[in-house]
Parts: sequence; C-alpha cells; structure tokens
Amino acid sequence: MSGKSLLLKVILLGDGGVGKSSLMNRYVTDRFDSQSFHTIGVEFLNRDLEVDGRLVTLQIWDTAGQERFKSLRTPFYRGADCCLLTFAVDDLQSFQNLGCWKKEFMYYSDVRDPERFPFVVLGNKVDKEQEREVGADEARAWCEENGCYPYFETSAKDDTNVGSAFEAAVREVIKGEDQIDHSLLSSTIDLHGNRKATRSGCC
Ligand SMILES: Nc1nc2c(ncn2[C@@H]2O[C@H](COP(=O)(O)OP(=O)(O)OP(=O)(O)O)[C@@H](O)[C@H]2O)c(=O)[nH]1
Ligand SMILES: [Mg+2]
Repeated sequence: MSGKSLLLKVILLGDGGVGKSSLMNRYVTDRFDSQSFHTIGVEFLNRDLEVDGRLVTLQIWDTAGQERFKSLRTPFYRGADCCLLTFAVDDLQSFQNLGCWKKEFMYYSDVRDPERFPFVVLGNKVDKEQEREVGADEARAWCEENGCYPYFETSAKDDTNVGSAFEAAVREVIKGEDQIDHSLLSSTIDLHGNRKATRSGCC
C-alpha cells in the first residue's frame, strides 16, 4: 500500500424506495432499518477502504429518488467519479426507469467524457426472491447494451454483495484513470518528434 488516500465521490441514483439509503447505511454503519424514511434532497457518508493496495476515501452521496425532490438532488451530480444506478429486483418499474436515471445524471453532471463515464448497476432486495420481477439475465443484458456496466445483485437487508458493489465502483474509476494515464503516456511527443514515455509535460 502506498501514496495518499484518493477521494472518490460516488452517487446513488434510482427510484424512491429501491434501497439506496439502506445500501449506504449497510456499507458505512453495517446497520439495516426495515422502517426507513424517504430521503429528502441528498445525504452523504464517508468510508475509507483499500482496493488493490490503494487507500481510498469513498464519499457516498445518497439522493432522494422521488420525483418531487428532483430539483434538490440534481445540483449534487457534478464532480461525481462514479454513478451507482439502483433498482429493486421486486419492482419492474424501477428497472425500466434506469435509462431515465442515466439520462438525468448525464444531463446535470456535465461529465467530460460521457462515453467513458463509469456506471455500476445494482439490483437490490435479492432477499425477496419470491417477489422477483426482474431476472438477473435481463438486468445483465441491459448493462451490456448500455455500456458494459458491472452488475451486482445486492441485499442491504442480508448484506449480500454490498461491499463488492462499492469496491467495484472504486475499481471502475481507477480503471478509467489508468486508461487516461496510459493514453497520455503513449501519445506524448517531444519537440524533436520522438515519442516520449513520460507523463509530465504533455501540454
Ligand atoms: N427486503 C429488503 N428490503 C429493503 C432492502 N433495502 C431496503 N429495503 C427496504 O425498502 C424500503 C426503502 O428503502 P430506502 O433505503 O429508504 O430506499 P431509498 O431508495 O433510499 O428511497 P428514497 O430515499 O425515497 O429514494 C425500506 O423499508 C427498507 O427497509 C433490501 O435489501 N431488502
Ligand atoms: Mg433514501
């Protein structure tokens, strides 16, 4: 492990009631509340972790999914490093709305490179297997078609895959940064016309 801690902002988006706050609370405080209230606006919590030898401070922004809070949540999309698109596997409508959430995020976040922006998709409430309305294959197909996003089936209630999903978000950001670093390395040209294997002085 080496270097300074990397501060990453990840944002949880998805319909009201799919379990965004519960996922954040499970991950940061290891608690689950079966009677949680709807979020109003946004809330955030930090958690430090180590991923592949890198120290990371994950700043998790939990947003209000209900439509009436749209104007309270959208100003917080800017500066996000990764977006966790969340639905509940027992709620087909929440899955069908994923595209709208992606669109809303893209519109208000103003990301520099929309094609490469890292999304991770979470199908939450997998403990409610009997009431499932969205199959894992269907969800994976959506992820494949929309940008090869990693997909995790989670349960904030049972703590299934919650840590793995947040770690995947970190890995996606680091992967994206490494690709940018790599392209800078391979395209840096010195003033004498020779390609230089250095990161500095690119502009
Ligand atoms: N069975 C089950 N219930 C869950 C799970 N995650 C959340 N819930 C319940 O679903 C309800 C809504 O959860 P929240 O975390 O408040 O949902 P939210 O996405 O934050 O909702 P908004 O704040 O309105 O956007 C609560 O009653 C939770 O206890 C889960 O993994 N399994
Ligand atoms: Mg909430």
